[in-house]
Amino acid sequence: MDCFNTIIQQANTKEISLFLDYDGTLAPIVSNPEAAYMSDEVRAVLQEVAVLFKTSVVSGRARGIKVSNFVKVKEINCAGSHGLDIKLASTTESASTKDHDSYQPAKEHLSMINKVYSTLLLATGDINGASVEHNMYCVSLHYRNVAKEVKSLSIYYDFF
Ligand SMILES: O=P(O)(O)OC[C@H]1O[C@H](O[C@H]2O[C@H](CO)[C@@H](O)[C@H](O)[C@H]2O)[C@H](O)[C@@H](O)[C@@H]1O
Repeated sequence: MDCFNTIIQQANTKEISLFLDYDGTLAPIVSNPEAAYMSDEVRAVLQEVAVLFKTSVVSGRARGIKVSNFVKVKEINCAGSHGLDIKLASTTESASTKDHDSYQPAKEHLSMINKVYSTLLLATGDINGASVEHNMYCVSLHYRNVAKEVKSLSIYYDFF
């Protein structure tokens, strides 16, 4: 905040766009990824901000089922799968999708991504606390809840 005035001066004649991360930024980090909810207070601020600036949430999560559902602010652009699945606010919740408002460059690799997901599920199935999250165009392997002693075992070293 020390630089706030400088930022305002510099931004005065420019169009400002905001790009926000979800986990650990708009929602707190929690041990269960399915329960990383954004508070109503943050949602209210986002709604105000979205009126003033073009605002986007960029997340590693799947866009439709996770990012949009967790954020629930229709004026906001959502990018899921670390940017591999983008929909602009006007079409985020609309059934009619215009080509230029939507960007899914990894669509052709879906079967490979599904294979990575099943392989990781199989390979980590017996590791207590490990979980695999399918994020549509990418996959997350979660190890936050795996015991320290297990994480450091050499057979799992490449995973964690
Ligand atoms: O780009 P982000 O929106 O920050 O997404 C990055 C990853 O976030 C989620 O995992 C992280 O947050 C979880 C909930 O707090 C936490 O349990 C996990 O340990 C963190 O890594 C999300 O589940 C991942 O799919 C995203 O890649």
